Amino acid sequence: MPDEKPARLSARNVTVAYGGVVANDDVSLTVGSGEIVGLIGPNGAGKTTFVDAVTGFTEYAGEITLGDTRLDGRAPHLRRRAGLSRTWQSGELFGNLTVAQNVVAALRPGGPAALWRDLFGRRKTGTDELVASTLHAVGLGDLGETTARDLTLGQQKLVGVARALVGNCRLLLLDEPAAGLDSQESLDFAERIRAVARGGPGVLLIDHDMSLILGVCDRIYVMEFGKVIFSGTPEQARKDPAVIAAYLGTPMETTHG
Ligand SMILES: Nc1ncnc2c1ncn2[C@@H]1O[C@H](COP(=O)(O)OP(=O)(O)OP(=O)(O)O)[C@@H](O)[C@H]1O
Repeated sequence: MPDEKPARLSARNVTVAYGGVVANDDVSLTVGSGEIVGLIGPNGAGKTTFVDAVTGFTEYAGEITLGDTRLDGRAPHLRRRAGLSRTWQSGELFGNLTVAQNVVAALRPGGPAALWRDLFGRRKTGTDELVASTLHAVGLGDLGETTARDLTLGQQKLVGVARALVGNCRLLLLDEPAAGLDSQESLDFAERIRAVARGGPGVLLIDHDMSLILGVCDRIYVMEFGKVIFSGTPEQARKDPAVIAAYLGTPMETTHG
């Protein structure tokens, strides 16, 4: 793991337009090192568009920095190299490979030959240790040799987090990571995310599961129609009339997204 101080994400005045639709309208948001920040809002509010802008998958106006590194104009793989990692809603594990091999595959985007060398070659130069420490960080330290398809859904999601974390991760973007989990699995997942954040990287968490968001996040942002309509602590959000009206229509404590 890198020993430099993990970076802070800063997005300033991010605007994304798809034809006539302004999907992000002057969005500003920060995530500090070791902080878990939630991003919530109704369907179509612009959350995924924001993640796409941050990770370089869509064009935008505005300014995005990771620590001191300006990311604007950089391709997605260069942002990944700078320390920005995301998980995907679809999960995308290799079911036939072991948990450890799935993590190695994320570490080496050098094509099948590089992956083959890492999996079966003699010179693994630190890869085993890196993978083991990453799996330990997400609580899967004992499951490295388990075949991915034999895992529970919650464990598979944690492998997805390990794949995003391995190597140089300074900011972790989790896009609906708890989708499909039951409430106990969601609580376990939240515990792991807390432990991961304590290790240094900032976390931006998008989810519709309000118990997860309100329970695990240090701060949250609420979006509606492409704009940020609230930022503050979960406690403040619970009481904010605009948030309640725009996002839920009912008090937050009793509602799941
Ligand atoms: N590639 C695209 N082309 C045109 N319009 C798009 C595109 N992607 C998103 N949009 C539009 O931008 C707006 C924001 O969509 P986005 O997917 O970012 O919202 P979201 O908050 O992530 O929603 P959900 O919670 O359903 O995932 C919506 O009006 C959507 O229809």
